[in-house]
Amino acid sequence: MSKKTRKCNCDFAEDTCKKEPEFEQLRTQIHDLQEQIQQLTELVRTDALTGLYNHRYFREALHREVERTQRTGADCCLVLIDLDHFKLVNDTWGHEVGNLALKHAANLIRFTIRPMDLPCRYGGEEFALLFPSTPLITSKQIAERIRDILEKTPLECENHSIKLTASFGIASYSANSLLTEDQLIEKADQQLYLAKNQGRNQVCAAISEQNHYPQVSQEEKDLLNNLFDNNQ
Ligand SMILES: Nc1nc2c(ncn2[C@@H]2O[C@H](COP(=O)(O)OP(=O)(O)OP(=O)(O)O)[C@@H](O)[C@H]2O)c(=O)[nH]1
Repeated sequence: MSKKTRKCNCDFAEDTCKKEPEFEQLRTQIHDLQEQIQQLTELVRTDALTGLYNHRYFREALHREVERTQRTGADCCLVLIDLDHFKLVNDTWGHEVGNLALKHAANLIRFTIRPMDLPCRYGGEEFALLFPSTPLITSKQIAERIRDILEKTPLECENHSIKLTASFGIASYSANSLLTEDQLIEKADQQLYLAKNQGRNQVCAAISEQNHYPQVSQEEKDLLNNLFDNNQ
């Protein structure tokens, strides 16, 4: 190895350099630490039961997607999913089977969406999906596909077929939206509530605000939001 590319600056060849074993050990330690950091990062953002992103990561990802929409102008969508009558599954089959049902639903969701989408466990028997750069109409189609697959793919457990359905609420966010992140969640939640009230096992979506407001700057939005808060 030439002096230019060798790892140690001493005058010995690499095979006779006394420091080389120390460097090798250090390199191994650094590699192990990098792997541990990677594993911990995965653990911190993952829901232990379902393997989906957890609620904490969902909030981070939502913030990122809202900022990306502001920057690129491409709409993103938030889908909230709540399994129907899930208490009945727990009460009938027990909590462990309830957990299997949650994993089953999470897997079906994960394998139905696109790699760019972000599937999260929002909490309990509720999931949140973030669809980056996706208009409302496409989000509705994907949600409808998940709803259909869930309904048609019961959990096979202990010689029983346990049918699962879910209700969906969707809200879209566009660059000229006045919504805060919390208001976007609330909007999707209202649609979810509507889907439950209308009989469950269905997808409801909020009409996009896109054409309801003129283009406004971030400062104008903050001002309007402050005025709105002060008038509450
Ligand atoms: N097995 C299991 N059950 C959970 C978990 N988290 C929440 N649940 C259960 O999910 C059920 C939610 O029940 P409810 O909020 O009454 O709603 P629901 O029965 O799904 O009815 P609707 O949402 O109105 O269709 C409760 O029985 C919770 O105990 C979990 O991690 N594992």
